[in-house]
Amino acid sequence: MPELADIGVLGLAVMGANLARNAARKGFGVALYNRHPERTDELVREHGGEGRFLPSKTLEDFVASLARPRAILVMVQAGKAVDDVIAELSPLLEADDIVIDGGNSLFTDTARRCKACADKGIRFLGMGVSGGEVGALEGPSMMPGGDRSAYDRLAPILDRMAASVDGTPCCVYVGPGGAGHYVKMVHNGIEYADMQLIAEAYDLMKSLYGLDAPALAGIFSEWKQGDLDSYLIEITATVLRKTDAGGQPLVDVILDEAEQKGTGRWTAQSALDLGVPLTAITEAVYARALSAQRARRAEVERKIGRSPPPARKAGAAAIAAVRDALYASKVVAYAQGFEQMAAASAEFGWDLKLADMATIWRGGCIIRARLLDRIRAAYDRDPKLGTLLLDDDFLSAVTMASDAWRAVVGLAVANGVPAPAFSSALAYFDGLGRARGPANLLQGLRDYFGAHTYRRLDKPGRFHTLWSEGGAEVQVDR
Ligand SMILES: NC(=O)C1=CN([C@@H]2O[C@H](COP(=O)(O)OP(=O)(O)OC[C@H]3O[C@@H](n4cnc5c(N)ncnc54)[C@H](OP(=O)(O)O)[C@@H]3O)[C@@H](O)[C@H]2O)C=CC1
Ligand SMILES: O=C(CO)[C@H](O)[C@H](O)COP(=O)(O)O
Repeated sequence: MPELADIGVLGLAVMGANLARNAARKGFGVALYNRHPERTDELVREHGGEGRFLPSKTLEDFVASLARPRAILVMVQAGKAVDDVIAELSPLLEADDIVIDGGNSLFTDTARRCKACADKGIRFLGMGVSGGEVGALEGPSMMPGGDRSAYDRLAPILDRMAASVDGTPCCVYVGPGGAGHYVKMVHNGIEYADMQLIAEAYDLMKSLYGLDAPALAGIFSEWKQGDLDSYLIEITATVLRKTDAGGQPLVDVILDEAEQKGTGRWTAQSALDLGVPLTAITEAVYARALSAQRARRAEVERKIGRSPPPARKAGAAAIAAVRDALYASKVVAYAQGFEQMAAASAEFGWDLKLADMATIWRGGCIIRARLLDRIRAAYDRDPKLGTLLLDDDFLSAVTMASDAWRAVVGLAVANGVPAPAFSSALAYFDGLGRARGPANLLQGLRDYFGAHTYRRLDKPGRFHTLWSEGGAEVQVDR
């Protein structure tokens, strides 16, 4: 009888197949199962020599090929498929066996599945995995949450599979219930904002300064050498440099409609529920939605007869201003994402360690960036930091960039080049930096039409003005 497998992977599309190969390459025995067996056959045919694979054509054989307590990594489409797979697997499993959902599941689904599995004696982990196709194979960032004992049992395997930076694996236990998938969701939200900001920088330099794709590729490559150093900046340069079979820049012929699978939208929805001002990520979701209205955009452009902005010279100072505006906006996006994780942690009782989240995002994942080292340092200095913008390092970096940021946003507005994420990040920073805003008037209006009451700066308690009954003020609550 062959030696049993250390871990099983169920669902062998892009992510599952590469995670299975990753584990096998690290010396673990990997059981394989896919609903349609062609994917299993293909994996074994093309990569069977990379390690010890135990393929199965039935779920029963798959489960039987695993060492106890069994550990099964489920890599199927988020949503109903995960529930279907758990329902099919459960009767075949025993107490203490472990199911890990490594897809992009909604965190509330994960919390529900965690509990339902625990009721059956099955240990459940909801694990965010980031890194795409290549990361899954070479070492992703992994965000496991749920049953702590299941994590402890699997940590030696997960740590070997994960990317590693300075000898630290990009994998850590995040927290109970749906915490792991929540953190992955916010990771994806930040990914949306980061990409939107990069797209706006590209658009500004293209539309205002007439720079073509090869020139822009050079600029992004240069930015990769500085504070903006990140995977997304690196692949931006690569995408901009790519030409199609006809020799023209590929980016110029890619349809300008952004698609989305839902994690960015969920991040924004959760921020609304928690009352966190998540402007950069939410603008990025809206920008994708607007991009998808291509026919309508074309119709409106025809009607308003939009003319292109006047040609400008792309001087070094102008390009540096876009770079500085991008960096400052990016800091705001990350600050808002981390603030959201802190708010969720407080709301759901997860005790998230924000420095740990920055640590495991430094390698393997799509948003890996030099900035994350600084974020980790900021939360190491003060784990209770209310916002990254209160950290001296970040505040001074953003303040130093603020003149350039304002100039770039001003130029965008004056020339009709939409830069919603740049603009909203700046508006957020300005709002955050004002001890007294205009919500006093808003409170007055609420009291006028709905007797909602207001508080005063000069005395304690709640007050209501009898707006339509003579205008006297009454104290309604001491
Ligand atoms: N692609 C990426 O870059 C990333 C993806 N993710 C997440 O990882 C998960 C897997 O992603 P990916 O590899 O792209 O694959 P897909 O999301 O495209 O899912 C395809 C896989 O799901 C299986 N599947 C679908 N429905 C069922 C079902 N009812 N029962 C059993 N199996 C089913 C398919 O089996 P079959 O072949 O039989 O149809 C196939 O193996 C998703 O949640 C995704 O969001 C996370 C990070 C990055
Ligand atoms: O999780 C991921 C990366 O971290 C996936 O690539 C995800 O599909 C990205 O989201 P979207 O498809 O909505 O852009």
